[in-house]
Amino acid sequence: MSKVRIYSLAKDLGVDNNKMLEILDGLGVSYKSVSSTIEEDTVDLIREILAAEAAEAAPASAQAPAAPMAPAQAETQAAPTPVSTATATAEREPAAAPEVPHRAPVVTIMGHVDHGKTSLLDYIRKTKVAAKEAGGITQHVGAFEAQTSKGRIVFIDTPGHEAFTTIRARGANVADIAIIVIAADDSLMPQTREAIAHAQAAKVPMIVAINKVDLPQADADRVKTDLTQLNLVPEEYGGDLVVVPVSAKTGEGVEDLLEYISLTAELEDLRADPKGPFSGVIIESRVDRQAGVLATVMVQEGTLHVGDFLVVGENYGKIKAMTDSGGGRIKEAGPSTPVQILGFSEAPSSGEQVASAKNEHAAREVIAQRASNRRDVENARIQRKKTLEEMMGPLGETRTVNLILRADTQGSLEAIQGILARKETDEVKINVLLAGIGSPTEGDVLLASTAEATILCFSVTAAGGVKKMAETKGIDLKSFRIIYEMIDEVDRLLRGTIEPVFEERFLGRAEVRMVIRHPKSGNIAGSYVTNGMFKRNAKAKVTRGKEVVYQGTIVGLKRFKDDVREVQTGFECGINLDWNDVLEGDIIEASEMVEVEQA
Ligand SMILES: Nc1nc2c(ncn2[C@@H]2O[C@H](COP(=O)(O)OP(=O)(O)OP(=O)(O)O)[C@@H](O)[C@H]2O)c(=O)[nH]1
Repeated sequence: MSKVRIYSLAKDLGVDNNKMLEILDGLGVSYKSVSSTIEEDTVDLIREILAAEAAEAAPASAQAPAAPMAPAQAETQAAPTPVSTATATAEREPAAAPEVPHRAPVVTIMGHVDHGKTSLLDYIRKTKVAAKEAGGITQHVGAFEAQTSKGRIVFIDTPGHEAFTTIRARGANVADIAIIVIAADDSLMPQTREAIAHAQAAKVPMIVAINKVDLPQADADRVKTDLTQLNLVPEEYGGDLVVVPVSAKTGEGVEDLLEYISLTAELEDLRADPKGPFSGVIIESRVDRQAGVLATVMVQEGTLHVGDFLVVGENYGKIKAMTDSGGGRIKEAGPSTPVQILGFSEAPSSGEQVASAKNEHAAREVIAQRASNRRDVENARIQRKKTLEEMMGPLGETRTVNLILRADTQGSLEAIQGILARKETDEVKINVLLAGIGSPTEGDVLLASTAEATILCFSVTAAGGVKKMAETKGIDLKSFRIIYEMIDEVDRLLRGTIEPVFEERFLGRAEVRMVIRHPKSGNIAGSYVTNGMFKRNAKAKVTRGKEVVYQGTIVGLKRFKDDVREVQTGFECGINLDWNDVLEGDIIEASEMVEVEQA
């Protein structure tokens, strides 16, 4: 019995992938992604379901007043007669609300040195980029647009994870999909692991391209097996990692790779509004002796026009000219378009955010404000400690301690990871972003800063420059000579992230003696504190007889006309509960939540 891939079936039946997954969910069929395969009898069932839906939809549309047709039915109305995806999309679009349109995916290529990143980009550029118009000079702009049978795909053409992470370190995420290139004759190498760690930290979907499959010594199976050791399980082994064998030399598999990129993009549902406010990111910039500053901007939202004013950091510029990645002059550029801009007076840095301003005056105002904010921060030099919640995410969720491990040998790395694995609990997980042999690198520090990780080194130390960079970025980088001292440090990190336990502590009790009507605050409980004390912002519980009639917060406390923080036993006060139904004779009890020290 033959198996069928979900996306091929969707294409054959003229429905979109999400619809297909919906049906599979309904049938209780498990799958990893749209490229998972399904059994033939499931295919038959799907055909029947679609046919039934189409049959139901047909009379409904004939007698329109009887029942308005649901969009899902409308979508599948044409099924099961095979129609091309393009037709199906064209038919569906008018039905959709005026929603934000799709945009092309932006892809980055990462991997170990010499595994073929540049060759792969070159092959795609050569075969997929339309010939230049006369006079257009192809030059390196940091990104290019490829036209494929599945639509436009934008490639960042500075391969390597340093570029990717430098951009991310500035808070920008340009890439939607990461291609990890692994040479079939070499398999996983240190930079492959790093590239994977960077993509995982950015939460960007990954596709593995096993390159150089044309070589006689190519061993794609070994690469797949090695990947499983990183908990990355290829689809054909039952996991959800898309792995595509390619050759940048012969072009074998490159079409498949492009198809997988489009499929992943479709599932990511990438959208951007060309009519919305503009925002973009600097990909790279350089100073040309004749032209001046040339900056490549990736348009993320909105549309850029020649003549627009742009603000980057504390600089601004007016777009004098704009060229697309093929070197052609253009007047405007929408989302997911890389454009080279002439008009800045200083070269902006990769990863800087770009915004537009209405006119020169507005641009100057924005940068004046930014300069003043920066000075304030510099003057204050406030090293505010982050709250536990800011560091670890909302309370009540499992906490994760992110680590980057560096050690002298593979053996010690494995020993450390073995011990760490046993330290995880339901409350705290340990996430080793990268476990590498040798001294920590600047790339590790960048990764740690974007992923809020701690770098722990065993029997290796960081070079001066790396230490300094860690210091300026506020990254904890520690070296140990004894494994158990390192484990103690991990214990400290784990303890620091165990969720605090709070208990409610009784504060005081008061009787409501009169209700005071306040024009702004509503009804205030004129009360007498009979025991304990009352605090502003404490929790309040109101009882009437035996019944609890209200629970909330003390939003205000007054003594005569003055706002006060606390009122002690034996004093009268006005208690504002932000609740209007308080009555004379009610009893108010105040309490607060206090953190309990844990052993
Ligand atoms: N046989 C074969 N050789 C390839 C293939 N792809 C790349 N190469 C060769 O492998 C070598 C390295 O390729 P590059 O594209 O420079 O690799 P890279 O990953 O960009 O390397 P760096 O930029 O140094 O990190 C070159 O000699 C390429 O010609 C392939 O698919 N098949």
